[in-house]
Amino acid sequence: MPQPLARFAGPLLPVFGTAAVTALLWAGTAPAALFGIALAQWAAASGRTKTAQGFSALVFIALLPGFFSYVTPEALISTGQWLAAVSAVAPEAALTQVRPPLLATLALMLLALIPLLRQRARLGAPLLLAGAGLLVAAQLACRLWPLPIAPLLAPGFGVWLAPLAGLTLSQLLLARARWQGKPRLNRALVPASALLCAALVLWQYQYRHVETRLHDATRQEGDVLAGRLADDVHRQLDAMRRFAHAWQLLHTSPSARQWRRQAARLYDDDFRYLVNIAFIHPDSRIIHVYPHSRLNTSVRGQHLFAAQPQSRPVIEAALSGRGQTSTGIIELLQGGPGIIYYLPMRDADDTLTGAAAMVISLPLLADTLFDALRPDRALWTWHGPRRVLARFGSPSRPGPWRHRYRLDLSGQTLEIVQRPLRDYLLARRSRLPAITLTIGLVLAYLLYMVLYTLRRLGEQNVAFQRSNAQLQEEIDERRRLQQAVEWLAHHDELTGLANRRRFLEQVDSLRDAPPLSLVLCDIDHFKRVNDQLGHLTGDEYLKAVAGIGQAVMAEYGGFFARYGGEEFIGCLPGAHHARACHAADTLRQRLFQRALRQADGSRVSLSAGVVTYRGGRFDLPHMMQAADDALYRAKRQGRNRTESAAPLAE
Ligand SMILES: Nc1nc2c(ncn2[C@@H]2O[C@H](COP(=O)(O)OP(=O)(O)OP(=O)(O)O)[C@@H](O)[C@H]2O)c(=O)[nH]1
Repeated sequence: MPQPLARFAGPLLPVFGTAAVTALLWAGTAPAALFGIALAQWAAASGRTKTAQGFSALVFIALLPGFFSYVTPEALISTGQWLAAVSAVAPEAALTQVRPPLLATLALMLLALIPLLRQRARLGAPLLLAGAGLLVAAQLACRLWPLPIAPLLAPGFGVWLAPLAGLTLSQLLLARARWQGKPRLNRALVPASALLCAALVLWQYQYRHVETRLHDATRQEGDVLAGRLADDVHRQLDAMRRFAHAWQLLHTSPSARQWRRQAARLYDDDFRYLVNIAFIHPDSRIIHVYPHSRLNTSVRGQHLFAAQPQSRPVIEAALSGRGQTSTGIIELLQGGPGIIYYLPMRDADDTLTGAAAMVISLPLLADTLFDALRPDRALWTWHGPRRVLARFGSPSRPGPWRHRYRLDLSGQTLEIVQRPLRDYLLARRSRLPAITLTIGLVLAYLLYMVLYTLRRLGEQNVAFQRSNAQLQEEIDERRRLQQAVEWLAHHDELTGLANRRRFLEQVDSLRDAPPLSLVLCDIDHFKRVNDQLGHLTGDEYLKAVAGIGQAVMAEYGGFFARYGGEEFIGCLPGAHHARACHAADTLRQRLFQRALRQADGSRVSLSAGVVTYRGGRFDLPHMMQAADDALYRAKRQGRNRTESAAPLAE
């Protein structure tokens, strides 16, 4: 965030915070959550991590109950309990009003988690953002390809989808810089997002299936009910036809007693929604009525032509023997809407004796219909041609579906409308899609974490191995240097021979094994070589002498060292004096034979002093002094010769 903007962010945060709470109280969870996330992003962008986490936590916690109401099994917490909890908090609100749709809830929760995790890739923040993006896309897809029926639970936001998409995008812009240049991120993100896509596809399939199946199931319930009722009425009419026909056995019109006895059988057994069964005289007078209720008795003797002039044609048709007729929906003499069926009656001589009237009360028929129903499941309305005949069920919180059924009552068609109640539908609705999607999200997150962590561990391992190898190289180099230093401490760099210190240590270690002879050598006039032929030649001559000396001493079972400058010394363990002198002479001769030249062409030679320790007290400085004296004598006596030291006391 640019600095000036960040300066303003701080003072404005409390203002926005208050606005968010107001939005929650006024407009509901969804806008408040959007607002809270916007604040969290703002705070995160201006470096106020704690504030961002605070807002995110609030949003997340506010969304949790709604989320749980989608996924908690009905057996654990029923929708009824959720509804009761909602009405306790907000009496006027329905569950669907206080929780955002499932896809929106999940997207909001993922967005809220990102600032909580401080946008860290290793904690899965990129996957959460990818998830939010996919959920936004899924909501868009649901809008583009809606269900063929009105959904019970809308899958996503309506108008709030645009701000949700905006917040997802702004989160991407905020965190992009942090996540760029991490190849391991993509390797974890791509497979995890693919898994999430698969979960969304599966959710979509289940969601459609659950909605349409529930819709069809409620429709089927109504179908069964309407069908059963129509069958029932037809059965009643058939029974009535048989009833009317039965009078043909008599030669006279039915007496009041006969009518009561026969009608009672029908009425008491089946005719739950019949107002009465009446015998109508050919002149339209009501002769007999069963049952003998006060209302029924009051209509006896009335002329139907006069009492129900609008029905006269159908009454006349029946009374003239033209067959079964019905009135349509009329106001009954006993009060209330109803339908009257008229069936012609004949005696044994086939003479028309009148008509049987079957008076169906629609409110009673509705009661029969609604008897089998529960009022908390659907709102039922029964429509006549121009009016509502009956209602049943709670009118509050109707669901989105309206099922219409046509009820054919032998020529009279009535319409029944069933409106399943939202709460009942919610209680019946399977939670499998929500659970599937949640599990998919969790699995995708876990997959991301596993892949990312494996990759990170792999990279760390490689880096670790690399630094290990570097360390090993450094150790080797130090060891080499140390060895070189140690070697230099005991050897002469130019000739590679042991130096004076090493030589004296070696000799000292042999003190207990006399005899032991030392041969001290010095190149004759070596200064001239340096002065006249140069130091490089001098060095070459020194190396040549070292090589010859080493070979000769080895031949005699001894070792050779550079004593300093152009002086060399050999040690011959176990060699008596004569052998040592012989060895010294061999060395001297070999050098002479090598024919290294001085500048004047003369051969380079050496002088040697030999001393032998035969036993007794071992005094190395004394031995060295004796050898040096002998060498000095050799120099004085003309060089290129070997001189022996006086025998050392035994
Ligand atoms: N090129 C070379 N010269 C060295 C080295 N160490 C000592 N010298 C030389 O050896 C020479 C020794 O000379 P002196 O001690 O005067 O003896 P000299 O010339 O050999 O004469 P005498 O011993 O009396 O025969 C000196 O010139 C030193 O500089 C070395 O490592 N390389």
